[in-house]
Amino acid sequence: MCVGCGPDHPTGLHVTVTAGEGLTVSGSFTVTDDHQGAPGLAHGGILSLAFDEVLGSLIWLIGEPAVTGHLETSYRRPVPVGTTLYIGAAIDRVDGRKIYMSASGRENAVDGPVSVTASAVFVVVPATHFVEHGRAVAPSELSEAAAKVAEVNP
Ligand SMILES: CCCCCCCCCC(=O)SCCNC(=O)CCNC(=O)[C@H](O)C(C)(C)COP(=O)(O)OP(=O)(O)OC[C@H]1O[C@@H](n2cnc3c(N)ncnc32)[C@H](O)[C@@H]1OP(=O)(O)O
Repeated sequence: MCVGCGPDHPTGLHVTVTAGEGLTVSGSFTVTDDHQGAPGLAHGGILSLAFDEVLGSLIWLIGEPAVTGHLETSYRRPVPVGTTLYIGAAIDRVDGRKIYMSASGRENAVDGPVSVTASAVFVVVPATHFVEHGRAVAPSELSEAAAKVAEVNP
């Protein structure tokens, strides 16, 4: 039920992500009427969510839980409803518990015009972070997350 990537979420973004070379991922997200802000255009906060999701996927490559500490988004072109954004993201450097990342989103093709760019700092946390701070979760939710790590790092 993740609002970013959950396939069963009724109005979520349904972001899909694929691991790339080195510490990179590529993702895509199609803007629907559920994601509209101004008439006919994607809501900027929704676009930030898409970037948070794709950037957050980078943590599966290093196998340590981390959460978004800082996320900065630059909106360079309006994104019409119906657009598919192709988002490329990379880990730029790691400094202690801080993971510095960047990403850019292109309109309707991997080499399309750049619509949005983002940079982020994720902070590594202990696995207990989610149990201590979240609502009580079913064991199946945790095992699904663990299975995702195994899928990326078999
Ligand atoms: C099962 C896994 C699933 C993963 C799914 C990913 C989903 C997508 C990503 C998200 O949306 S996560 C949800 C949104 N983010 C949050 O809810 C985070 C809320 N904030 C916190 O929990 C804490 O503030 C945080 C863990 C980020 C930091 O608290 P700590 O007390 O652990 O950090 P500490 O103060 O010890 O600082 C450690 C280092 O991180 C740095 N830091 C802390 N907060 C920061 C921040 N906000 N921005 C940048 N850097 C930060 C801090 O300066 C320091 O750097 P140095 O080591 O160089 O001194």
